[in-house]
Amino acid sequence: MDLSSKIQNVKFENLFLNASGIHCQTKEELDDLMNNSYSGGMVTKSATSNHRFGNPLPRYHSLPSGSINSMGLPNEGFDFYLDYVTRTEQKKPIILSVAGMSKEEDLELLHQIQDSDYQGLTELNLSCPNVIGKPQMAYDFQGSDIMLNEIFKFFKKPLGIKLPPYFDLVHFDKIASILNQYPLSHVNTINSIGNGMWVDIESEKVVLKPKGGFGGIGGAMALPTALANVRALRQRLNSSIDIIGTGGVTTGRDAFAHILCGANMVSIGTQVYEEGLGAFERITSELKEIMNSKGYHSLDDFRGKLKTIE
Ligand SMILES: C=Cc1c(C(=O)O)[nH]c(=O)[nH]c1=O
Repeated sequence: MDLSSKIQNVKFENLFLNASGIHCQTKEELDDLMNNSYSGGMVTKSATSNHRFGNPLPRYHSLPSGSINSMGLPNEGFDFYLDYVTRTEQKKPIILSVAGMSKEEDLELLHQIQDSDYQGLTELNLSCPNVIGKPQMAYDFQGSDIMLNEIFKFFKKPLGIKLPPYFDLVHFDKIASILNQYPLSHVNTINSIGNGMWVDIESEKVVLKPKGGFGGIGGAMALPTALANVRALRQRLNSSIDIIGTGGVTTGRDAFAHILCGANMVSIGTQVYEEGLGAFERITSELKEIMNSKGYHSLDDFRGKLKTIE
């Protein structure tokens, strides 16, 4: 049974990654991921230039079938993550995630990566929904196009983009037509579903302190939106652009569905946070069982082969 996959020419022993933000902020967390034998790769917490505490607590809340978060981009600062990805013995590929607080900061961070010794995959997060006053750039189609144009004038290393969910077929068309103009290594879709709300009935109160309780929705309830975004972008993006499917994966069946929709790799967020890194082993064995029962030996046997009803 072969669960290996690739992003461009970077080979992963298996298709699973942590979702950026989950178990990947500190050295201890990153080392845990590096030493976990059931995830094929790992993604760092999105880095800003400087260390950030993030939003006030409570800023994460478990929901009956998912999670809501308004972390506010807490991270150790870019230099820490660049040092980690360039100096740590790489038992598995790492994706360095960056999310500047402004377009200028995004460009500055990418210049630093371009000028560094780092030769791995980079992911620009254009979809953080929780930094107060910072819009999700990927909802600004013209702004994203202008920014990508500026980036690819100087950035020559593999670069992917973390996207928010889109909810309109015309928006899938628009973002894909923009992304297809650039030599992207991959897109990672979806980020959490921005600015959801959860209400505690007993206290008649929201459950998060930041932003009056608005936060990104993840976990099982995000699966239908995640699958739709993977499928729609796979149908529209150049085949040269790989896809990391993120959102709603709690079982091997969910991972199987992401691959059917066209994902090359699958990242897991809420479920890893709630269950621990053991979720990677459980979901891997569940996926193997499904593939075995269907006579599939590799992900290529069924990737992107979702059937429609004729
Ligand atoms: C990078 C910030 C993000 C955060 C955050 O740090 O609040 N939460 C998310 O669900 N997605 C993000 O992209």
